Amino acid sequence: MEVFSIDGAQIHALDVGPRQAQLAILIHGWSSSSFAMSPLIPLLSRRFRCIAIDLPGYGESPPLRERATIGRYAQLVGRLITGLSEHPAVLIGHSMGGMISTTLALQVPQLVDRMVLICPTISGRLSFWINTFVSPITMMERFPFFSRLLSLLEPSMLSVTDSLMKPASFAERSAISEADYLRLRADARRPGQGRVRAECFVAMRRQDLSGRLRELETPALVIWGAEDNTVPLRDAGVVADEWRNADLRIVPKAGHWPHFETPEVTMRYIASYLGLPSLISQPDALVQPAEVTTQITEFLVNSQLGSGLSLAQRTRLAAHLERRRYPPQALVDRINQESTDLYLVQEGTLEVWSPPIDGDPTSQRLLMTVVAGQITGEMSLLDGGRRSADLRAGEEGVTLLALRRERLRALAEDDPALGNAVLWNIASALALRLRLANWQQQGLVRELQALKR
Ligand SMILES: Nc1ncnc2c1ncn2[C@@H]1O[C@@H]2COP(=O)(O)O[C@H]2[C@H]1O
Repeated sequence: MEVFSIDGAQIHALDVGPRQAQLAILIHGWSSSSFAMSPLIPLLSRRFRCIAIDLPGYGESPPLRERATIGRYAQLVGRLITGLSEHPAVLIGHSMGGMISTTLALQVPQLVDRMVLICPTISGRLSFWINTFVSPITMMERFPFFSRLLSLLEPSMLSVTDSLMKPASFAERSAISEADYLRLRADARRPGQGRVRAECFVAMRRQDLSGRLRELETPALVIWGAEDNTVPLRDAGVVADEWRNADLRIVPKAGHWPHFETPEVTMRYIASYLGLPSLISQPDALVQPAEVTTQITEFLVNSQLGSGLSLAQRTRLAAHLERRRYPPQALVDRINQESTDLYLVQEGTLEVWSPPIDGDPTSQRLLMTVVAGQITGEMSLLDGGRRSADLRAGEEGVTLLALRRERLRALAEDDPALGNAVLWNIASALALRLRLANWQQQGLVRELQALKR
């Protein structure tokens, strides 16, 4: 483990992934440790330098001298980011870690590029279950005498704590492994955490974020277990209601730990949101630098492909577009070629040339010059067939953003609203092209009639 010294606090953290890559800070929740974020690291470290921290007072990190508050934790995360990078980071927060992430995005938005929040505490009011059974014990733990007494009683009470905590934490048909469950339980009951647990319990309530999410510009993917009995879905309602740029996902058969209980679907959502390969074994997966994705996100606003999409949707789509550059007059795709990518012109022009008649290349006609913001290649993307025309770079060359057919299909499956919006945009472009073709045909008919006369 690495140790980062920030403002007198010693933060122990796992540090995994390419050193020069964009930072992803992984922040665990209440009564937990960096272990809680470990299932996400193999996937995220493909593209990010992942720093999974132990918050002060948890895991290996010593407690703060002063009282723990959500604002103080957020400040430390902010200092960690500025100390390591000049660029904004991606924050991945679970439970209370989600509240810390959101607080930082409110305090210093320029430090936070995007967020993935898993069952985040928003209002700070936990479930009836937690308030009834866990809160009184937590409050007593503030006092060293009770804390010691509870640790002495704990081993003989494991079956009681299990029967209280399991329904609060996990779905009835949860698929969490026994080993992971035992590790999470050990973290939750780690000795010496009494004071920080009690402080954080109060801190979460004080940090009530409901009513404040409207101010947030930062896009986020918010994943919630449908059976979360720790942070109730009431808080998911606040996210849906107030946070324009949040993409909310409710995962069935998961409670408060979707990344352990339903890892496949959880990873898939995260991968598609952050533009990562959903299957780690996929060798041809696209992993492009974050700055490129940000640039493309902006470009999409005024394009046929991205028109009308929200910032969150554009961010998500941008991560799937591959940038390709062609010199002047270069052949991009030949007629009848097996290629099913859709092209969005980012810079320069792309020419569409009609098929040659009887193999005579001089009979080819320029059908259309596709300019920046316009798409082409949608026919093969939609029907899976071969190219219907030659595609050639214009006089100044062309920069294309390519969207692969399989990627659009996977994206539409993962995010039907986005898939729907993108397909509408493609269909509109196709309709416009057909209108233009009809108009051109009318002109030709008129010319023919004039010639006949
Ligand atoms: N008559 C046309 N006018 C404008 N664009 C066309 C015309 N015919 C084909 N195209 C475009 O050229 C592309 C070549 O690849 P696709 O067949 O995938 O999709 C095709 C359309 O996007």
